[in-house]
Amino acid sequence: MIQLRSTALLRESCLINGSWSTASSKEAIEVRDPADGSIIAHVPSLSASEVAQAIEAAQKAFGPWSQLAAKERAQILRRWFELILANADDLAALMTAEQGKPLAEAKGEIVYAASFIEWFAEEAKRVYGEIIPAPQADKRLMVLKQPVGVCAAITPWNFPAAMITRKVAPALAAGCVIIVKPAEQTPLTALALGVLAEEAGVPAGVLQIVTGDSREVGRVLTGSDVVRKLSFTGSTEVGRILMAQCAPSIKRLSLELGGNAPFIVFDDADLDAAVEGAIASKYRNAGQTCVCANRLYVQAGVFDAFAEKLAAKVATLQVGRGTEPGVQIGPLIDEAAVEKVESHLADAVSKGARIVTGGKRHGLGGLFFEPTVLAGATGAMRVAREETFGPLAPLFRFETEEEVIALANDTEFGLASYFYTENIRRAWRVVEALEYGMIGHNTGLISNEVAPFGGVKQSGLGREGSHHGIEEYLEVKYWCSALR
Ligand SMILES: NC(=O)c1ccc[n+]([C@@H]2O[C@H](COP(=O)([O-])OP(=O)(O)OC[C@H]3O[C@@H](n4cnc5c(N)ncnc54)[C@H](O)[C@@H]3O)[C@@H](O)[C@H]2O)c1
Ligand SMILES: O=C[C@H](O)CS(=O)(=O)O
Repeated sequence: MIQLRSTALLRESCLINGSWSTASSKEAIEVRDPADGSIIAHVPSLSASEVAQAIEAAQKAFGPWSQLAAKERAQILRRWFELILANADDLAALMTAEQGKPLAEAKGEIVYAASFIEWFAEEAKRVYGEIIPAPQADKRLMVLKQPVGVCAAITPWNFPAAMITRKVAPALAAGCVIIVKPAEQTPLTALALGVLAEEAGVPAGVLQIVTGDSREVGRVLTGSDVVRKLSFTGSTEVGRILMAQCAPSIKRLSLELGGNAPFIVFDDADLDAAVEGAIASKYRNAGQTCVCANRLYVQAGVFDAFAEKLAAKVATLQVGRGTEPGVQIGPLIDEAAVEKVESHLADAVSKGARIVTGGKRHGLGGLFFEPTVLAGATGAMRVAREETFGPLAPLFRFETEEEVIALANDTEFGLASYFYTENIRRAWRVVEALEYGMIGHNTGLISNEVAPFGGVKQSGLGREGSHHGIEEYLEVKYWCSALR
């Protein structure tokens, strides 16, 4: 049983047009606790026609919402921000129950998720247009920014709150309305955010949350001409599918996709800082983040010292249920996730890698896996080419700066990357050479609401957060007026 102060936050129904609805078919999806596989809730499996009703409601709600003064939208968003913080303990409890992350991490995510709403409540009041000096004396040229309209968001299970507010906040701030389809594994956090949005004064139809078969819901949202934009966070594989489904209606697209982050430690790095950064980046959310270090490249001169320091720290990480005090590594999300880590591990060892610490399912059983460090990794291994999405840190040895830049860029992904050096000239060379949307220099934690989050190559399109994030939900309109 999830311990909540406000039981109203545990919703087993969808938010459609201001009402909390179940599926007319009564079909439902089980929500399970990854720590022990127990069923903690059921949410509706909506039909295509029920999702279509949400689109109709969104279309009706768009006019009045977009015509509100920006300051009024900002005030409603601000109230939502304040309500989320006031209910952070309950929201974290729901998140840990359905996603498994340690309570401290869940609480941290709630604060992070709320920061996007706080940020875009302010950005709402700064959507400026332009007046352009005309090339002809009798013309006046103006540029307006207007909301895109009805939007859809499809979000992943690994950050059940932040991946939603990072879309909903700029959408509502810009004057758009949005339908959210959370991951089937983690709908409870999304639905609880919907409860608080209603309490904050978000009108019916402005924010709707639907659950159901992902393919069926996705087909309705991507196939509708009324939906003018899709914002998707998830795997590159699904991103390709959704991009193709949006093509016939030429929707605006924001795609936050997969990663394969290099983490580079040069000879002139502060080794203790690099070890701290590697642990923060690699083992956060049990390695289930899109910006986790996926390949750790360590220069030959410090390889042994770094490997020894890292393994010693990793071996002390506490594995267990997220509700237990002191736990740092919770369960993975499902059996497939554990099997992927095991397959990457087996592949690497079969090709010559050596287990320095960890290397197998944890003694707790179920979906718990030992935080692991591998040495002797090479580019021939799956860990070099695929996103592991688990607590497995493969160490690759390199000799020169030129060599490691080429290795780091040798991937179709381009989301996050990290490097440690105390040499500022080397820092400028590395930052300019890495083909990634985001770079951490002497830090393993780079995400916040004020900086542009996003990738290049097959890690996505567009940016979330920062002043860039609201542009994703705005259209540019040019007005040319001839003075007679
Ligand atoms: N770039 C980022 O900001 C970011 C953030 C978090 C996660 N991710 C990526 O997401 C992946 C892990 O998350 P995941 O397992 O939930 O990803 P996923 O792509 O399997 O699922 C993401 C969402 O898409 C839905 N979905 C899946 N197939 C669909 C289909 N055919 N049609 C419509 N919807 C569909 C799922 O129900 C879920 O809501 C990793 O690759 C990770 O790197 C990226
Ligand atoms: O998994 C992807 C998230 O965007 C991670 S972060 O918390 O935003 O860095």
